[in-house]
Order: sequence, then structure tokens, then C-alpha cells
Amino acid sequence: MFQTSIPQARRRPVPAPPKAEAPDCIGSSSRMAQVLDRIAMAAPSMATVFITGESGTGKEICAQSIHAASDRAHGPFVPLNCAAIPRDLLESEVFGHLKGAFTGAVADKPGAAAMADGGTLFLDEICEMDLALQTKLLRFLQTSTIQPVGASRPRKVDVRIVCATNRDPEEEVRQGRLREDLFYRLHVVPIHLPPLRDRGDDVIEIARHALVRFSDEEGRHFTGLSADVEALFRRLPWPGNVRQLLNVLRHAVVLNEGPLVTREMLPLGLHCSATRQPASAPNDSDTCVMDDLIGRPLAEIEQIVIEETIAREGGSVPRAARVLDVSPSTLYRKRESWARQAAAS
Ligand SMILES: Nc1ncnc2c1ncn2[C@@H]1O[C@H](COP(=O)(O)OP(=O)(O)OP(=O)(O)O)[C@@H](O)[C@H]1O
Repeated sequence: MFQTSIPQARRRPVPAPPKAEAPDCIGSSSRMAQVLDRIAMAAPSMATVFITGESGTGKEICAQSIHAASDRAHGPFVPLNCAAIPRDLLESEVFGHLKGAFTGAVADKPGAAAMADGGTLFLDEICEMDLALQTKLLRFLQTSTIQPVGASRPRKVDVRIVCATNRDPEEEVRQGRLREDLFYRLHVVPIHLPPLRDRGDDVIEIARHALVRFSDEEGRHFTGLSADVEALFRRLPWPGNVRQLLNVLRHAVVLNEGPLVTREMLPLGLHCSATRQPASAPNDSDTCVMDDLIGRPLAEIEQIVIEETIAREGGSVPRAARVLDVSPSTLYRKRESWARQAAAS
């Protein structure tokens, strides 16, 4: 049976009648101002844009902004996550196939490149694309023609390409995982999205916008962040970037009423990760940990310390057990019991 594990919505062009709306790409830090300038400069051209940045920094939202600000905004924006598609289906996902081209091809199916005709094709996680398909993608970029699997003749399409990766593309080229000629063909206008921790007060600006939206969606009455939550947000390293910030806020809004987001509403362990920042203000960090632990039930403190130790030991329970001077089975038992409690609540 011909099946993919990709949700249908990811493969459908985002409908854009009459014109794609620019998504909110929030931030007024100097680093983001440079990014927004580059988006504005690159958008009207046909040049391929190569977006890099850690996971959750907003690469897809940046690609949507480029599309929305281009003269193709009336056309489709088609995102395709190369990492989410099984390798043997990727060619058909990009270029389409004809009925009977392979077992399970029960009907003609247009690929993402054909669906993006007149618009923008966003190839996310481009470095995950298999080398053989990279060769076909290069041919497509050079000729603007596609040949669906099973078709005898190529067909012209008019597509602007934006691609993204959270890897270092030059290192991928050195390692032989990304074709050098494809890299140079794609890397015409590079845009690097800085991690959230390097965007100064953008973290607060994004949080305030998200809070208004989530409050509205969840029927809550949040009006802002408490002063100590703002201070904590500025200190956190945010390894999951904007996506992590949004998840933290959604969690607070769903489980509480408002009007302010306070430290107790934040998920366990988030506070302690503030201590992982370079020790520019060690006393601040120590105070942060103490303030967060004092006043919590002892069982909760135990859970925070155990989970944090496991995380610091790279996820290894046996190593964390050695650090905490208990047996690994004690940690496994406690974690199972927390998982049962969480499932029951
Ligand atoms: N500057 C921003 N302002 C508001 N929301 C943002 C901003 N940047 C990212 N987001 C939101 O954060 C979430 C993650 O963004 P996005 O999916 O674009 O990141 P990504 O870099 O493509 O992630 P991945 O590498 O995991 O694919 C989305 O919900 C997006 O709308």
C-alpha cells in the first residue's frame, strides 16, 4: 500500500486567496532587525534563499514571510519537510508520480514542485535529502522542469525555492552529505536566524504577544508576566528557542487563570536550566535555584533534582544514579511512579 507518514496538511499548498498573509515574525532586537531587512530585500527576487538556525528559531515562519512579501504571494506556499518523509517516497513527494509507476501508485499524484507552481516551495531540513535525489533537485533547479516518477517527458514549472536546515551546511558538504554543487546553487541569499537567547528583549516581546493570543484561544484572562518571570526569561538559554517559549506559555495559560504568569506556573526544571548559562552572574543563578526550590513540596524538589541530574548526564540514568549515590533501579522506580501519577492526573 502506498502510504506516507506525513500529515496531509503538510503536503497541501497553504491556500492563499487573495494574497498570503505575512505571519507575525516578532522581534525588534538588532539581530532580528537585520534578518527582517534581509527578508524584505530578498523577497521580491527569484533568488533561492537558504535559511539556517537552531531548531525552533522560526525558519518556517521566515520562509512564509519571504513568500508573503514576494510578488508570488497570490500563489501557493508549499512546505515539504525532507526529514519527515521516508527516503524511498521523497522523490515522488517532490516530483509526483503517475498511476502505476510503482506498487501502490494507484492514481496520478502531483508532487510538491508541481503544487508550488506560481508560488514558493519550502524545502525544510534540506540536508536530510538523499544524495541521489539531490542530483535530481539540482537538475530541477537548473532547468525548471520536473519529471514525475513514471512520466516519459519533463514539464516546465515556475517555482521559487526557499530551503532551511538546522545543521551547518558547510560541514554537511565537507562530510559528503550535501552535494557541493547543490549547496552553491541553493546558497544564493543566506539568512541565519539567531538563537532566542541572543535576541535580547525579543523573548519578552514574543512572550507578550503569545500570551494575548493563547489567553484569547483558551478563554483566560492573562495580562502579562510577573517581573521575576521576565527576569528569568531573559536569563534562560532556551535550547528549544521560540517553540520552547511558546510551549511554556501555553502550559501556563491552559493550567491557570491569570492575570499574571508567575514562576509557580512554569514547568518543573525550567528554572534550573537558567543555571546552565555561562557563569556571568553566578550569584544570580544560585539565588534563582534557591528561590525556586524554597516553598515547593520536598517530593517535587526531589523530582526536579533527579530529572536535572539525568539531563546533565546526557540522559543516562546509571550515570545520574552514581552522581546521586543511589542505585539506578531507585531512579527507574521513581520515574515510573511519576509517569503513572502524570497519566492519572
Ligand atoms: N519571531 C517570531 N515571532 C513569533 N513567533 C515565532 C517567531 N519565530 C518562531 N515563531 C513560532 O515558533 C514556532 C517554531 O517556529 P518554526 O517552525 O518556524 O521554527 P523552525 O526553525 O522552522 O523549527 P524546526 O527547525 O524545528 O523546523 C512556530 O510556532 C512559529 O510560529
